[in-house]
Amino acid sequence: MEKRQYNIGIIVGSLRKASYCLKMAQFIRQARPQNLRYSLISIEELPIYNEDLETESAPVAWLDFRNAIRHQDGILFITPEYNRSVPAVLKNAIDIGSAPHGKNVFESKPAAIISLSPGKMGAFGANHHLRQSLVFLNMPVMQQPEAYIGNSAEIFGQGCAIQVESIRHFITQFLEAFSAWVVRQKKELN
Ligand SMILES: Cc1cc2nc3c(=O)[nH]c(=O)nc-3n(C[C@H](O)[C@H](O)[C@H](O)COP(=O)(O)O)c2cc1C
Repeated sequence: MEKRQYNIGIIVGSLRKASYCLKMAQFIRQARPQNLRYSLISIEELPIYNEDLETESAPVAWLDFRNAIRHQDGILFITPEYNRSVPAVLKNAIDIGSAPHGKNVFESKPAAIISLSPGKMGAFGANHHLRQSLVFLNMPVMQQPEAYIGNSAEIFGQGCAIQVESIRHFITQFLEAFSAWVVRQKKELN
């Protein structure tokens, strides 16, 4: 039985108050296995990335975000799809964390992706465009199981409870696989 606890930052690719991705993040925060401690990392206040601002007085929100990522053992991305790709707010957060050159705070952190859509395709396009960026960030991303959650408007009941049993079961299995993935990656790094 793995005793060590790992800190996992959740980055949600939506700023909407009633976001289904945010509901999924809230569900996961209270889920098992408990060897992963999940916390939400806000991307709401991040000014749009501009290399000209990459000076000693870079925006405080960028520095805070980079620090928050540095303190995580792994990252769970939960994202919707905008025009078959990654929402701009999420791409902006990735760009900020990856810069300046040589100081990528995402480097080597184990990651996983859950994508959600009210449509049937489960934001497959966003999920895979995000994977493309994570290759460049050198993040080991869990490959299986893949999580493309469709019909997101119908799966949540009160608050963040997942009322569809098959999805609740799937997410539980996904989180167990992610826990094993994080433990394995951290052992390889040490
Ligand atoms: C600009 C824009 C583009 C969108 N493009 C897509 C899309 O390509 N595929 C899709 O499944 N849903 C698309 N949607 C619908 C979103 O998936 C839907 O609004 C979703 O609920 C947003 O995620 P959230 O609930 O976490 O905020 C789009 C929505 C917006 C506002």
